[in-house]
Amino acid sequence: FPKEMDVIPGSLGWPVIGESFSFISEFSSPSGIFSFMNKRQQRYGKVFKSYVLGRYMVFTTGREASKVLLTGKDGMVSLNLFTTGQKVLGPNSLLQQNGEDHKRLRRLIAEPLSIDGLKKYFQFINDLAIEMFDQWDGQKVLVLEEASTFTLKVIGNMIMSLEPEGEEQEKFRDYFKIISSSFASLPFNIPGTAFYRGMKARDGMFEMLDTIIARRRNGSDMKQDFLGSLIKKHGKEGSEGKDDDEKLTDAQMKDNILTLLIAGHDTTTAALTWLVKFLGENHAALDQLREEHMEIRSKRKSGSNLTWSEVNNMPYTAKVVSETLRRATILPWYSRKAAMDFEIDGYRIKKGWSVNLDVVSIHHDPQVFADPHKFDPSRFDDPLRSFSFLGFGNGPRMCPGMNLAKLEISIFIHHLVCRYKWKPLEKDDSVQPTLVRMPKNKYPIIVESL
Ligand code: HEM
Repeated sequence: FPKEMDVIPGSLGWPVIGESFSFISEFSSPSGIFSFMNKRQQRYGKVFKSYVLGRYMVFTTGREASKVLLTGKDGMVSLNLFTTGQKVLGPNSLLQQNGEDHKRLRRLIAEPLSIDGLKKYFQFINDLAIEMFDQWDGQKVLVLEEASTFTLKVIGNMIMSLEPEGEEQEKFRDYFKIISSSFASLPFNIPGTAFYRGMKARDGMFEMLDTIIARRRNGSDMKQDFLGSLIKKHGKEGSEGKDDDEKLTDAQMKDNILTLLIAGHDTTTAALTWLVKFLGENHAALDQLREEHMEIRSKRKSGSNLTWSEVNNMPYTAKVVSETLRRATILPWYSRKAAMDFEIDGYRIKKGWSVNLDVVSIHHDPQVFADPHKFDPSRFDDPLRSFSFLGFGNGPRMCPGMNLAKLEISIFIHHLVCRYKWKPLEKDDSVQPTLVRMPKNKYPIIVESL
């Protein structure tokens, strides 16, 4: 134990394993990491230490701590990925950059994900949603599987114009699934392990990207997608030496495409699945939501379809999305590594320590969210104080994919509530023991036309 940690309250647990067992078992309980945090917060206060999964960690919570950790001045903290995550995403990933390098890379990557940048993908996403929901009529479906296929097709198309069906899509999906399940595995790179398979699949995915990039470069396949816009920037190389700032190497492009896939897929899939679950359990919210969408539909000329301007004007839907992210807290804690000494809630944090923000407690603070376990979108009627809601984070690392996620979710909701009612097939509130919180049973439902 680092000597300076002595003053921080908390327990180390058992030798070697520390508190890993209770951490893992409570992590996958229905209340998730909340019970692990809450017990210790009761005993030690807002800031406590632990030894979990081979790491000394400091946990903290509250609006003040989140302000310090998420927006702390440049270079104070860096993102804290597990070793496997670092290797799988690669050294050029946005998640591994800090300070100025991070800012520059983020600017290049976030631009195509702005609201304006997303407009050109609207039609594809809408058509894909309609096609998916056409298959749902009278069926039993696993919401999580459907949502996963949907979000992966969206991002594959957005990034590199992948067709939603066919050999390339399948190859892409297979590689992605293996990479994704290796992301939080143990870092043993020997044949037979999830990590080894993940690194092999990363090579495979990069070969696929190399082929697509080469096709674009020789001009045989010009497309207006994310990759296209990066290649155009990259293409500036050698043009009078200007615009150095706008250049990305192939390695940077590939690591960051993978980063967007990993950061965007499970999160959006989980959000869609929780949304269907919460709506099914809260009929008043579902009725109000359906009213908003039926009204949008009734104002439309018959035969025409959802439009870009309609999807950007769904006020109640926006609140339902926020409330879903609050209740589910898909990423239950945000992890940072201290890049220098600093103070938090009166405790000295030393350079190199892992400092973790417990977001579940922030999202269930009864002072801010009365009756916090209730699903109630009207909580978002009035603006909240900053740092009380962190569904997409805050500060320089706030989610750059948030507009895409909201767009996908709003289109999905529109078609779902206009066409169908549904019932869960199982009563089971367990969650998967993965980094991103999702219902363990993939949420099976039976669907019926309205
Ligand atoms: C509902 C879906 C989503 C949720 C709830 C979500 C949530 C978050 C949160 C909370 C963070 C900040 C984490 C931290 O501060 O440690 C984050 C970062 C990030 N998200 Fe999302 N996200 C979603 C969808 C997406 C999508 C669709 C993409 C990409 C297309 C994406 C890409 C990223 C990236 C690259 C980062 C890292 C940003 C940085 O370090 O600068 N996310 N997301």
